[in-house]
Amino acid sequence: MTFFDRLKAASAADWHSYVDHAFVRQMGEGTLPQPAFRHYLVQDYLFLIQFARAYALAIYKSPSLGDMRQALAGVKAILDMEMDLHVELCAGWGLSRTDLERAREERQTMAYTRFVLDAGGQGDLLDLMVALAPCVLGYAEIGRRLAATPRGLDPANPYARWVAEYSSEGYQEVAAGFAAWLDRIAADYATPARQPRLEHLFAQASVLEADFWQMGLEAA
Ligand SMILES: Cc1ncc(C[n+]2csc(CCO)c2C)c(N)n1
Repeated sequence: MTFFDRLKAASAADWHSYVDHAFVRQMGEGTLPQPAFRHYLVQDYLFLIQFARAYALAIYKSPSLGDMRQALAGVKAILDMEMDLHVELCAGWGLSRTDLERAREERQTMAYTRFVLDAGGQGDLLDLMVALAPCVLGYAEIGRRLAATPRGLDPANPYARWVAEYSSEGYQEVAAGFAAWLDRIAADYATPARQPRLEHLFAQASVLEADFWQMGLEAA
């Protein structure tokens, strides 16, 4: 069992409400109302800016040069790949860079990103990685699952591009790399005394992910 599997098992209900949220299911079926997705996309762009800062904190918190390089690769993946996808998707949905830059952060966006930054600020690399894990690994799980549904990758599904991105080999490899890195850090730093706090961080981040989807749904 990987450390990630252990965290998921400990917060099964919260994890499920995140990865199997109605927003996710409706993306897979292609029935998600467009305003919900547009609202999500704009907020997710703002989310990624703060999330990149949180990931950058992992460089600072790294105990070794190898960890620093791993964290740096994650920061680059967000700034150079993930954010480009957003600008491309936004353009496809009629949202310009100006629309993105003018948007105000919603409370859910603030809550989630500041939570991760604070978990990392207070704790060590393991605390930070556990708070980042639902984001990095949850989207890989969602992408894989939606890609296996009948309409997930159907060109007629308006959200197929999103599903394709997170189910892609490239992204699945990024996620597997993160899970393996988390395993190594946990092997060195996780102790039975720390486990409840780590499980709590993971569960909270999963709840904040579910709230993020809900914010999108409520905008429609
Ligand atoms: C709310 C929210 N949660 C997770 C992701 C996914 N995500 C964020 S950064 C990143 C790259 C990590 O290497 C990935 C996959 C998102 N976009 N928005």
